[in-house]
Amino acid sequence: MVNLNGVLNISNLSRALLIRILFFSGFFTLLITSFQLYSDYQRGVLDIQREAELSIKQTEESLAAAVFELYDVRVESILDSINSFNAFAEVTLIVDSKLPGYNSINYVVTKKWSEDAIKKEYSKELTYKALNIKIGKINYKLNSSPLKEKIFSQAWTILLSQFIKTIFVSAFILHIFQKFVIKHLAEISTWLNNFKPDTSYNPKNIDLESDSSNEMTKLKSAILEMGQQVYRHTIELESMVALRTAELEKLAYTDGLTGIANRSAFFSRAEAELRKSHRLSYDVGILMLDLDHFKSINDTFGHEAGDNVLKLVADTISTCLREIDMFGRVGGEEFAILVPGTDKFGMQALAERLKSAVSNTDVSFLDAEKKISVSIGYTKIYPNESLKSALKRADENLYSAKRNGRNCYVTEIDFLPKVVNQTD
Ligand SMILES: Nc1nc2c(ncn2[C@@H]2O[C@H](COP(=O)(O)OP(=O)(O)OP(=O)(O)O)[C@@H](O)[C@H]2O)c(=O)[nH]1
Repeated sequence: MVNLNGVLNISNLSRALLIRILFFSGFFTLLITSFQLYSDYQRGVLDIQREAELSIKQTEESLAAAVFELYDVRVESILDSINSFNAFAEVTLIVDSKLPGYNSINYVVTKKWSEDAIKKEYSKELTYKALNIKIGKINYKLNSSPLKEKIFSQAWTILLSQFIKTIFVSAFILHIFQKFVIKHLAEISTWLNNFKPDTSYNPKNIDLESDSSNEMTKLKSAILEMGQQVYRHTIELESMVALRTAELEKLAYTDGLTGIANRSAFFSRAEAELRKSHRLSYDVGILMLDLDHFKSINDTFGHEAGDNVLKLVADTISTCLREIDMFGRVGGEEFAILVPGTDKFGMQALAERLKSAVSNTDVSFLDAEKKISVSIGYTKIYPNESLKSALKRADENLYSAKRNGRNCYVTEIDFLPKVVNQTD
């Protein structure tokens, strides 16, 4: 059955199809109807002509006799009787001028009965057969009005029936098109619109009919397969990008030699921690460490040995720290530690722990007798103080420690005594 709802509520594609069907159907209907009506018209003209010839044949002898006998009233009456035959629009009788009694002048009688005449003029010789005398000729035009009426009513019938047929055929084609094409295209379009290659791939939202030889089912399967591949590749790509990003981030933020945070990573993390400490009002200390006489290690044992010492020291320091402490290599043989949630006692204890841990580090791979040490400068970061300003103070303390003979730690007098320990 034709689904009228579907036909009336049509998609753009269906509308385009409908317009084309109506246009082509209308065009060909008009063309075929015109041919048909033209040939019917030609046949109709022949029929009228035959009827006219027959009518003339029936009256020919009596008309010839009336003309020959100069019986004008009878001539007129016979010509009028010809009017009873529908075929004629106009009849003209032309009597031969040589006929006795007509005095070398053509005697012409024209009878006009209808305006609707076929343009062509027909002619018929008039002979008085009883005496075998040529009387003249009858010229006549055929009456087209009955034929026109017939052709017009025929045209209306054909056009109306073709129009109704076109409407039903179009509705039926649209219904089929809607059911077998549009419905599936709409489904595919909705599915593709909802398809997010990185988050959702839902094959159940596409209805795969059992007939797998159907082109639409094949198209849907191909789209689902393509969607699955795109989804899989997107997920793979995203996890690969995440992995690479993590690796790159690690490379960007990690010191290649020691594996701890590099200078920029240390400063950005320390700044963030400092903002947090200002907001939540907890104490933070900062500590700077510098290896003592490191140049001599490089010079004596080589750069590679120096690298190993740096790695060893970084590992040693890491073992002395809490998870929340931030440790970074901020220069060649210089390290910094941001210590959240601490006080002057905690800082001093940490400095002491670091100093002794480094000096107890086994560097026998350099020389059995060789010992290493660090100088430490530390300070408290005051509320709303910048990292730069606190670092400057810690650095000054570090250089004080260097000046004080190294292998020691220094902080300000009001945080602790200027020089709190010195082993040399
Ligand atoms: N092996 C190695 N050496 C480095 C690295 N970065 C810096 N250095 C060296 O560390 C040395 C630092 O020397 P100085 O600044 O004179 O300091 P120092 O010899 O430790 O003397 P003080 O700090 O005064 O005790 C230089 O020789 C640098 O070449 C590194 O990544 N690897």
